[in-house]
Amino acid sequence: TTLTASIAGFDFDNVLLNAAGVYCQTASELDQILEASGAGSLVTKSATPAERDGNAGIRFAEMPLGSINSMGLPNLGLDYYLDYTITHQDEKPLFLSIAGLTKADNLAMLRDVQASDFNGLVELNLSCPNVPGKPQTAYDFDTTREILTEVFSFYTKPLGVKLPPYFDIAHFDMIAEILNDFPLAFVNTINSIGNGLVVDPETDTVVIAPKGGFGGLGGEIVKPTALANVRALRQRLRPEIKIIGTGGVTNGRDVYDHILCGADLVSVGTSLYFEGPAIFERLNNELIAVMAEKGYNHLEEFRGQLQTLA
Ligand SMILES: CC(C)(C)CCc1c(C(=O)O)[nH]c(=O)[nH]c1=O
Repeated sequence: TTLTASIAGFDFDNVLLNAAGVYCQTASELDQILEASGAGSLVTKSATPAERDGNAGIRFAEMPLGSINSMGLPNLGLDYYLDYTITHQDEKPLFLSIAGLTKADNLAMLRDVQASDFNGLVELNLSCPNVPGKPQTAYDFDTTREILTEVFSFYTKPLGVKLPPYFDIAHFDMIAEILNDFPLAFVNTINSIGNGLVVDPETDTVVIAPKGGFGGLGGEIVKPTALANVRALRQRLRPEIKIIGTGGVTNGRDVYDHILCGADLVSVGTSLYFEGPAIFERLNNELIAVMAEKGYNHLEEFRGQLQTLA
């Protein structure tokens, strides 16, 4: 059984990696993913130009069927993650995530990466906020087109975007129409489901401190939304634009489902947070077991082959 995939000429000997933000803040965490059996790659915590502490107080919580977070982009700064990925990029193809809080920050960071010795893949996090009072960038279609136009006016290395979930068929059409106009290597869908709210039954309070308790949802609870976004974008995007499926992966069947919906790679967030890097070997073994049940030896035999009902 082979579990290979390729994006922008990079060959992955495994389809699994961490989701940006999880287990990827420090070199120590990143090393654990790099060395984990069953992980084909890694992505760094979304970087800003300078180091950030992120939000104060409890900013991550477990809940039934998943997690809620409002971290606030804590990270060690772009140079830290550039240094790490340049040092290790000959061992596996690596993803460097960036999330500027302004368009200017995103463009400045991409100019730095363009000029650097990093030759891996960049994941531009479009869930980053835009102008306060306006929706996040990826929910502002004109702004999304504008930033990608400026990015591709100078950036020539492999680049993809991390997208929040969409919930309206017209929005799938609109974002795909924009993305198809750019030489993207991939899209990673989904980011957490934004602005959920969880109540602690003991205290009748929210469970995280920032933003009055509003935060991004991850884990089992987001799987149907994640699969819908993978499927919808696979059906709409040019085949050259590959898909990283993220959201709701807890077992090998979930990995299989993301691939069945069209994913080339599959990333794991909430479950990795709770189980640690050993999860990758478990997920791969379970994926192989599901494939064996179905008589598949290669991912190409079923990738994107979800059938509809008559
Ligand atoms: C939500 C932002 C802070 C704008 C970006 C970073 C981010 C965070 C975060 O750092 O709070 N959490 C997520 O679940 N997804 C993200 O993309």
